[in-house]
Amino acid sequence: MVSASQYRTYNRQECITFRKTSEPFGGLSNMAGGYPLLVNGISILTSEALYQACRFPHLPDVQKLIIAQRSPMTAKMKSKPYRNQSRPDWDKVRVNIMRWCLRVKLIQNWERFGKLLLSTQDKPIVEDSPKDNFWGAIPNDSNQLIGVNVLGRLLMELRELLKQSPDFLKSVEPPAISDLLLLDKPIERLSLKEVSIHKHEINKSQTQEQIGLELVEETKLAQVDDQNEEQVKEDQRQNNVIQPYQEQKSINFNHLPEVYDAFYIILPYLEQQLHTEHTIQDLAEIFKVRPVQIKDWLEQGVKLGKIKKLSKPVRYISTSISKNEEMPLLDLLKSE
Ligand SMILES: Nc1nc(O)c(N)c(N[C@@H]2O[C@H](COP(=O)(O)O)[C@@H](O)[C@H]2O)n1
Repeated sequence: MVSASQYRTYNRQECITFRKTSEPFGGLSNMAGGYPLLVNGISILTSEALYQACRFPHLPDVQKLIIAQRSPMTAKMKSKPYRNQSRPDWDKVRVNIMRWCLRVKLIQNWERFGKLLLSTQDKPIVEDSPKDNFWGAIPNDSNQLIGVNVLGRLLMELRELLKQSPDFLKSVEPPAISDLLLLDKPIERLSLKEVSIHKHEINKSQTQEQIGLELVEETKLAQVDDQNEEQVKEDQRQNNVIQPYQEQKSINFNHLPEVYDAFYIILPYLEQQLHTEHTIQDLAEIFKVRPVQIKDWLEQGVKLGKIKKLSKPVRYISTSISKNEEMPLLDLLKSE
């Protein structure tokens, strides 16, 4: 249940919005083609398919079915009949899984997705949705959009990390969530270097064959119940062409301001690491930032009572963290 305080009202003219993937910022949508992913050596066409597959770590055949779809909308539709078999903690972990999917999309499409994200400058990003006010926001008659806009907020979070700590994003750990499996195997860490090697070495169709996937026919438009026909056609047009594995060349917030200080974004990751004691040097290596930057963040964490400083030698530990806790995006951002 999302509390009322999590809803935001955005003035359309001040925002970057996207609904159709063909729009200028349509690449921000999980439905956008042209941002292929490779996780555990498995080719996945869109972040939507990856996200939907994560519902079913215990049902590898359903995961196969989802990731075999060329159209992201069809991938989503294929997951629908099995939704009541989603992992039991799905509602608790889905935001964190989406955060991870977006990081995977960025690390594997560094130039193209990174450019698109940065081109949104410091404007609010909002998924304009006809009826989903959790991931997006729904337009009203006053040229506003109202919703929790979790996807937009995760994208803004990612944009701030990209601006302020790009090195941190050059490797992606799987989120600290139990049983995060893809086709029965634990999800692996990704790094920018490995990604570019994979992209040169792996031929998409071979990968699909290796894991026994059949490309399943597109679902008929009539089966698609939650998106308009025009958008589905656009998705299908875009995704009928299998994208090659090459890099494609291709805050002045609204009246309810949000805080996107990199510290608040990093804090949950820091707390997660500080489940066990770490020194500044350890953390600098883990986060791939300078020790002074880590020291600064730790001091802020100590002031907030989130982190405890230990002495002789100096090291730090989180004051409280549950390892499997969902990253508190929604709490973190409610300092307005
Ligand atoms: N293009 C599009 N059409 C819809 O009808 C949608 N609901 C969305 N939202 C995207 O769907 C994903 C969330 O799926 P679940 O409802 O959690 O299964 C997420 O990628 C939203 O951005 N998009």
